[in-house]
Amino acid sequence: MTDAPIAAAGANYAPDASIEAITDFVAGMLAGDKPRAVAVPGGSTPGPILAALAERSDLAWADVAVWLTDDRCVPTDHPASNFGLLERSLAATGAALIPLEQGVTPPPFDLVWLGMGADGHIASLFPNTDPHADGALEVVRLTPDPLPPEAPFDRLSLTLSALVRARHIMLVLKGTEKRKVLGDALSGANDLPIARLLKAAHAPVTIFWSET
Ligand SMILES: O=C(O)[C@H](O)[C@@H](O)[C@H](O)[C@H](O)COP(=O)(O)O
Repeated sequence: MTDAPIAAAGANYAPDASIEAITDFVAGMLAGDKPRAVAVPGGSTPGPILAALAERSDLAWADVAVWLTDDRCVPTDHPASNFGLLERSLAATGAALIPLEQGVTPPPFDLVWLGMGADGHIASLFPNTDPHADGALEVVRLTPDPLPPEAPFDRLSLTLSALVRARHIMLVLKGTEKRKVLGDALSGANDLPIARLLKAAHAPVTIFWSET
């Protein structure tokens, strides 16, 4: 089911947004015998999903490179570090965990997994950063304004151009407020970063939304 047609190859709400369903979806995207690359977000949502993924012994983790969609500019042992979360969650799998650095060129991802803020930000592309999909850079350093109270730090973020090359995009978000922001982006009623991503993406978009 979609709220409205978008430029992307189509956005669909998954019928089941449970941790198990999301984990199965990601595992399906990473299955196969050739190297895979996935970009995962920070925030409060990924933890349980990453923990469930780490239990998937059926995944050829040695062939998987796990990148971050964004990180906070803090030491990796800082509680707000997304790379620190990644290490704690997936280090034992043997996957290649890639810290985000300016100047690197990310691969075309098999899957980009994004959360979304109530302000329509994705990765660390906050509305004040005015993201565009035609930029040459792949990783940028940004200062969100206003600084999010839960993580008041400068950020490193994949740019829209780096995100939209993905073979598939997955959005995981909760709550009716975010559903409304996403619905407006899908129907063209806002021009927030999420809307710009959806307009520029050519990949299918799978949305896992839950009330809580
Ligand atoms: O580093 C970050 O904070 C994330 O990459 C950010 O973009 C996050 O995905 C959204 O803010 C949603 O966060 P929740 O998962 O907490 O809703």
